[in-house]
Amino acid sequence: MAVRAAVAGASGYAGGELLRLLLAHPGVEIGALTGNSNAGQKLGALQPHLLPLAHRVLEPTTPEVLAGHDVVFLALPHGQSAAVAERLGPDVLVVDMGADFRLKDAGDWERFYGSPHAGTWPYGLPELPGARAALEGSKRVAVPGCYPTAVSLALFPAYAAALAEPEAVIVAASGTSGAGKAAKPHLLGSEVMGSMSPYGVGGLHRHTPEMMQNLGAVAGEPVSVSFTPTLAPMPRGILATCSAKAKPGVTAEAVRAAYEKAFADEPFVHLLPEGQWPATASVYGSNAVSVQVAYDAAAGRIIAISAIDNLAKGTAGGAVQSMNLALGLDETTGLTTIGVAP
Ligand SMILES: NC(=O)C1=CN([C@@H]2O[C@H](COP(=O)(O)OP(=O)(O)OC[C@H]3O[C@@H](n4cnc5c(N)ncnc54)[C@H](OP(=O)(O)O)[C@@H]3O)[C@@H](O)[C@H]2O)C=CC1
Ligand SMILES: CC(=O)N[C@@H](CCC(=O)OP(=O)(O)O)C(=O)O
Repeated sequence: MAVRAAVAGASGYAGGELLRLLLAHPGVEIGALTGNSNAGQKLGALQPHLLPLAHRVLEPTTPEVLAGHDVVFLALPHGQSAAVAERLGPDVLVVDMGADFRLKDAGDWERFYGSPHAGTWPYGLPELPGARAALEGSKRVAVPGCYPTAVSLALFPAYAAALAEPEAVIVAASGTSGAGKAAKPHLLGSEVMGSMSPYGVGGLHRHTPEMMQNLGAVAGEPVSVSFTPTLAPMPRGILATCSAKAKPGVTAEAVRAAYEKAFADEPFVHLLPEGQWPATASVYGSNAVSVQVAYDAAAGRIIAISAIDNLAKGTAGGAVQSMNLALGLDETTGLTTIGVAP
């Protein structure tokens, strides 16, 4: 029997991508759809690509509207999820696509998000060591940030195999949908088209503590992260270029073997053949993660590169993958590794 799922934030980018995936999911029936400023509008006016749902009217995001569902997805701005979640019963599976429940350390949360910490839920990146066990049967899931998804998957095998020193340097490019639908003056078409630019430089980006949390847990010691995000003139995609100093005695063969081992049984993470490099175009619209790794012997550094679709594996696809695990379904149900080209 299908589970009934409500989507809060259905007018946004993350909510829209989630609905695209849920429409193709054989185990899900779509229930209430909610918005905020767009409540009362037809979804067809806001998400014209979701034709089967065009006639549906957005309701306000209230616990009453979201009640009576088996699963509730929250695709709301940071800080909005906790108040809604606490009014949903403990038997409802709540999947938060925002940041509210990702961080374990309350001090980190307060420093980067500037509000009281709501708590910590099982972390929806199944590929990380130990993560699947925490997600199976859980009634609460914190979907990771898009950059931490790309970065953690690129680097964790190096830490799991104790090949890398506990300091990582990351430069990642994101498509503009990562910033959400709400208009931002520095993100208008004329500012973004034909240009790339950094932002959040110098340890300021709120995804930095999330990356440190993930890599530190795998390494078994604190890992410092220098993270520089950049904005790229494309609607979707993240390309994360990550490097860490190699431990003494590391070889290219050992690095390759660690990555082959880490991803051998992963349905969505694809370690590319040697010599091929990840590209955002090849994961567009799919839940796939392309990874490649190299050992730069002259610099003594491990270089790991990953590409994801920020809205798919980076948000909505990751949410569906974790929902499947929480409900006891096959993890890949309703998800594809097949992209769109050209
Ligand atoms: N975009 C991405 O790549 C990723 C997004 N996420 C997370 O997903 C969440 C949604 O992001 P995204 O879809 O990009 O953002 P959007 O700005 O595109 O959408 C935001 C959604 O939240 C609703 N909303 C806005 N304010 C409130 C409020 N005060 N109370 C209730 N609902 C509100 C909006 O409704 P309305 O339009 O009707 O006002 C809209 O449906 C965020 O937490 C984001 O961090 C996570 C990973 C990646
Ligand atoms: C390009 C861009 O602006 N990307 C967003 C991150 C994507 C995202 O939404 O992540 P959260 O779920 O943590 O908010 C940013 O850098 O703030």
